[in-house]
Amino acid sequence: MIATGRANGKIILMGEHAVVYGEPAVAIPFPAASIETTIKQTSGPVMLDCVFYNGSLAQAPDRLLSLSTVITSTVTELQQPLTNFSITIESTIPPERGMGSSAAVAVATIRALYNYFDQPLSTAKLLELTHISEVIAHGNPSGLDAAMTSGKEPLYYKKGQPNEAFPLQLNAYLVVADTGVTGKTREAIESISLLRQTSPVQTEEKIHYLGELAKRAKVAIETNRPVELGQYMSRAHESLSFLGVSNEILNDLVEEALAAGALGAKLTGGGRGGCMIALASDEEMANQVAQALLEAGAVNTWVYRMGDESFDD
Ligand SMILES: C[C@@](O)(CCO)CC(=O)[O-]
Repeated sequence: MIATGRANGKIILMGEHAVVYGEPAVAIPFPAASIETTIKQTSGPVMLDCVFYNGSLAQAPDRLLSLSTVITSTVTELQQPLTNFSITIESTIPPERGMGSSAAVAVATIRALYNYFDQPLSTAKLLELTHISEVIAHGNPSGLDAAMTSGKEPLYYKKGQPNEAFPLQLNAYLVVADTGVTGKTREAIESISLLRQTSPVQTEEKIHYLGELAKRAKVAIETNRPVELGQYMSRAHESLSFLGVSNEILNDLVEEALAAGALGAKLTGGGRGGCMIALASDEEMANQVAQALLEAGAVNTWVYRMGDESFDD
């Protein structure tokens, strides 16, 4: 017996971190990068094969705690024995780069387990089980990554509220660049939480401002105003830097993108490494920006026409 489950990556256009505190965020699925989990019938203990580890689930290293916990929780939920199958995870989402790899691995694996045991899986149950893994990975997840990696539509997302899908009616291109440095989402979230205690007024102001920018970004997208969206993105990067979740390489790449003609640029996701994004008015500018980012040290870039179903490598 064999079964599979899939999930895609995600890109946060606006609102990361502020979304944890109830502000809105705008995010899109990232189909160029995805995860597939395969479950096969075997005999004996559950075996796990992924990029970081190949061995028995029981002896998986600490860095895989969120994954191993979600596997045991899902099998418990399904009231099945934790034995006699193997789990293989294949991913094209660069891990720990702000593209939602931790949520995507959980989503793909939960789906695969439900398929393997031939049980229906509701969206609510999928998100509930993914949340268990995200709490271990991030400490205080907003649920945005789980919603994006399990869905196919761009979302205007607010924690605890029904998802609001909206079409990307924007005539522009997005360039995504990987710094090659692993992001530190948990640390970044903890540092904002500390800042809320030490400088509550300024921190709350920035968080609220990031939410305001996300609201304006949604309107700019709906009314096809890429220049405005670019400005909001750059302002969001400044606020995220103020909150301490950027770093030198992200700031350098943002500057390079702007110097190469981008309409705006910012970090995306948890920050302190990972990826940045830049907005370009047309394909030529997008390729120019991508080239400049590679020359400035990005290890990979993707160019995406807003509203397209697929990304080009
Ligand atoms: C930093 C954050 O806003 C996005 C991480 O991809 C955390 C979260 O929303 O759970």
